[in-house]
Amino acid sequence: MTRQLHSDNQQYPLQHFSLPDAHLTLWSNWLASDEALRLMQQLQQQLMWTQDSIVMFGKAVKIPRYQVWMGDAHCSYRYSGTTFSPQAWHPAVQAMAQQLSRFLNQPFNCVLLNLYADGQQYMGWHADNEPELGHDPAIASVSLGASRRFELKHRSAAWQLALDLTPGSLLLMSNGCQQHWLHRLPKQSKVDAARLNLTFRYIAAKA
Ligand SMILES: O=C(O)CCC(=O)C(=O)O
Ligand SMILES: [Fe+2]
Repeated sequence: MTRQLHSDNQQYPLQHFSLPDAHLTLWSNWLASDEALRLMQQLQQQLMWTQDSIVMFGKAVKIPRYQVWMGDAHCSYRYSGTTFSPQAWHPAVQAMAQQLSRFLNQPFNCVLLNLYADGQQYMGWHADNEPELGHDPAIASVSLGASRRFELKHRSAAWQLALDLTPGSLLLMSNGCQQHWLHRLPKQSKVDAARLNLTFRYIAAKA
């Protein structure tokens, strides 16, 4: 189903998925393809990508992708036993955060960037429900590079959904998505090109 929003973003066709206990909205062409390509090359080259380790069963294990955690200075982020301090904003990423805040009419002040070198790299089932993100976070996900499948499944019922995230697309996960659903980026062994994804989030400053 394709609908228009009523704000200043009428030129962007979108798909709205009303799931049980969650909303998903997908703008397949949020960025023009030349802009998506330019950003992909720029960010791949200019950021300090690291293959972090997390602690699993008492052992440090390398995650199957490269990451950068970026945002306002107070936006530390704790997951799987490790606290990540943010890298300073890259100007192009900060500009995208501001553009998204205006477009979606909500604040974003930090972002997790993931770089998947090829289809062997992936992210397992999880929800972005860390306490610092607040009760029902809206997460905005921008994809660049190779198209990859993105899957969601309900935590307690048999509902599942798969989407293709194409370069330049924007996916907004909201209204219960992190509380009631899990998502993942599965391996796709036939994909041999890199994909870069940015998930924009908001962390309130401590009073
Ligand atoms: O790469 C993706 O599309 C998923 C990223 C994700 O789920 C996350 O950063 O929490
Ligand atoms: Fe996620």
